[in-house]
Amino acid sequence: MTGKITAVKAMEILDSRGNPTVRVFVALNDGTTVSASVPSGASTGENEAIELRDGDAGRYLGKGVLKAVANVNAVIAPRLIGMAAGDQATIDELMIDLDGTPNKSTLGANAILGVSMAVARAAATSLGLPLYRYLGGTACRRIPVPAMNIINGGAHADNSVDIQEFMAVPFGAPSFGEGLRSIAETFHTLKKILKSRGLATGVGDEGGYAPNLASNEEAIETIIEAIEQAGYRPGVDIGISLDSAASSFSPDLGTTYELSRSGGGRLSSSDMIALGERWVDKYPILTWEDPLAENDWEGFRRFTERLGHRIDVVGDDIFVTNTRYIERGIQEKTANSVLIKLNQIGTVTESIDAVRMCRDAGWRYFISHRSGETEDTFLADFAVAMDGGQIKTGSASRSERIAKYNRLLEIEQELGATALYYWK
Ligand SMILES: O=C(O)[C@@H](CO)OP(=O)(O)O
Ligand SMILES: [Mg+2]
Repeated sequence: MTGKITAVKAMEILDSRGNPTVRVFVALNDGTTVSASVPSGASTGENEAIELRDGDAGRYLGKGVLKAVANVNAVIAPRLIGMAAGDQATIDELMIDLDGTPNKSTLGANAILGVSMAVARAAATSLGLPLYRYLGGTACRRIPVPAMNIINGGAHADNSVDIQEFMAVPFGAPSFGEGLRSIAETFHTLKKILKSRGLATGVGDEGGYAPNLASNEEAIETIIEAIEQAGYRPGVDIGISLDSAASSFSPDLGTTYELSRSGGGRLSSSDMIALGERWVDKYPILTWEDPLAENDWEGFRRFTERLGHRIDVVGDDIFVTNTRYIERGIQEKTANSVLIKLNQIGTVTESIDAVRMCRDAGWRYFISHRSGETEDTFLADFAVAMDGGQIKTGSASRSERIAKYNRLLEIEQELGATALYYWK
């Protein structure tokens, strides 16, 4: 049995973009004290759970989270005292009921998730287990393949690239550690290439470079060059994943797509699908997230029909880690994979429910960070516990991202020869 909750307390901290976010401390009657911190997105889906912000209160330009902090301290905390930290699902359901809305807009998903994560970590500590083992059990010993975001565009950078994320994925490596090394080397090689062309090597929100390139294609081609120059084989050792985050360049979230940053013009849903086919033919693309906008369910379905047998088509903004939308997607064959973000739905239990639904349907799922992160490494343990085989958590240039990679290295070492590394 785990210890019982004696205190729950929240405070306001800063995330990696310098915006306020919520940290929650949980104490148990066996002496356990832990904390957890909540991430925050920039390219958010319309149907995501609500992140409660203070608005015009003036502090932090209206982005403060003191209301969410107060909701933890005054509304949630008194209800949890005396409960066993191991009763995760009961605690999460109680918070969902206390909130009373489908999108957690009363208490805030940032308040609720902070408590949910801290309760999970407290239970693990109380039992003397690593978080991944507590959440996943002995069965979970696979370290996910990392998708390292090495060129940033879209809402995560102020450059000429429309596609939000270009990721290097070391799927052919023999282990997580070797794979991580190969993409870190690719990242450094990419810097040299950009520099030699007089391009900027400053980084975007997720730590990838954010150069002004002539086209989106040039971003992929430069990454391929970097993979080769670093001594690896594109499509054999390292593949490419994309996150178009297409909602961010579709003003109506569905029928037109404006590639205005790169000067690529205005495209229809069918044009986007044709572009997808050209790129998958030409480049070693493994996964493609949000190739179409969140209300373009039909476009998404056609994209998957054309390319779903060749690559993983991942829904992020369209599914928002919510079983209601994932279920529709499974019925309509909208995609074949789901991006899992804890703060899109707001509790650990509901995130696990989303993963379960994917597994039952034979869909893949990818555990993901947010563009605004903290030093909390919860995500790394969560990814191992969910046994999904792939994680995206940014580049090798920002500590809030590296913290997750380093935690995965630790887990790999802890598992020793029993660690598995593969996906597909
Ligand atoms: O779109 C995404 O997948 C995420 C994370 O990379 O970005 P954000 O957190 O800004 O929504
Ligand atoms: Mg995305």
